[in-house]
Amino acid sequence: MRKAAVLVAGGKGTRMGGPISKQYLPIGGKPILMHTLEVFYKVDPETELILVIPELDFDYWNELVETFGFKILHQVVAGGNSRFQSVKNGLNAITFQEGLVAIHDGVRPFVKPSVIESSFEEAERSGSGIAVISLKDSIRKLTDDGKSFYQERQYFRLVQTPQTFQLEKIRKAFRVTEIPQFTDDATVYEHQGWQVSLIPGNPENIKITTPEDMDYAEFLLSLKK
Ligand SMILES: Nc1ccn([C@@H]2O[C@H](COP(=O)(O)OP(=O)(O)OP(=O)(O)O)[C@@H](O)[C@H]2O)c(=O)n1
Ligand SMILES: C[C@](O)(CO)[C@H](O)COP(=O)(O)O
Repeated sequence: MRKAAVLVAGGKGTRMGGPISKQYLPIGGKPILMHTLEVFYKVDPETELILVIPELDFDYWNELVETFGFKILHQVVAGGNSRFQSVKNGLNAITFQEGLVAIHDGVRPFVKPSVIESSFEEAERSGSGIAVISLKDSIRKLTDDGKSFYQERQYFRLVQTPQTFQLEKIRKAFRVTEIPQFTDDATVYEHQGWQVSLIPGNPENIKITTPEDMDYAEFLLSLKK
């Protein structure tokens, strides 16, 4: 079955701050996005790679590709005003109609190859494969009147990417008007009335979001060497 990966990196990285958007910041001396593209390429070099970035960054990205001698073939697509719009643009750019697509945050370079593989396997079997991890801490639910209540943490999961789907189904799911609940791709899929399938993610697959994540990312990278 044909496979694609849409790596979304169309955001501005406001929580990270700084003059350069976080997806281009170096870890181990190389932009975060190049690490993420490499993981997907290594899992299967035949995967069609779609990189979604802001249109204004196209020239900058081309410069980075040249500077770093980055050779992995990928298609660059313009992002939208929200993650939903960026994913939709990425899905529309895939050159085939039938197959599987992994949707992944470009700023999650530490996804394990085995997680990508099992997300594709589960999506082929059941329609979707969503990477999640269980909680290690206790959790409490807050109410508007300032109280908080115990929650049974075994019934909760933290949701990561990749979120992998049968291409025809996820394209259909994205042909809707965006609503605030669409914080990821699983919610868009289940808006159609379809149940998502969960697969175990890897805890170090962090979404690089704030400045302290950069130090942790350097540490995680040092463990891989
Ligand atoms: N319009 C957008 C917004 C976000 N993303 C991508 O979605 C992923 C997860 O979003 P987040 O970590 O929130 O990134 P930013 O939106 O860039 O960060 P912030 O919210 O701090 O501005 C990132 O890879 C981000 O680039 C995107 O492709 N298009
Ligand atoms: C898609 C996601 O990474 C799953 O955890 C998350 O929902 C993205 O949230 P953000 O607020 O756009 O970073």
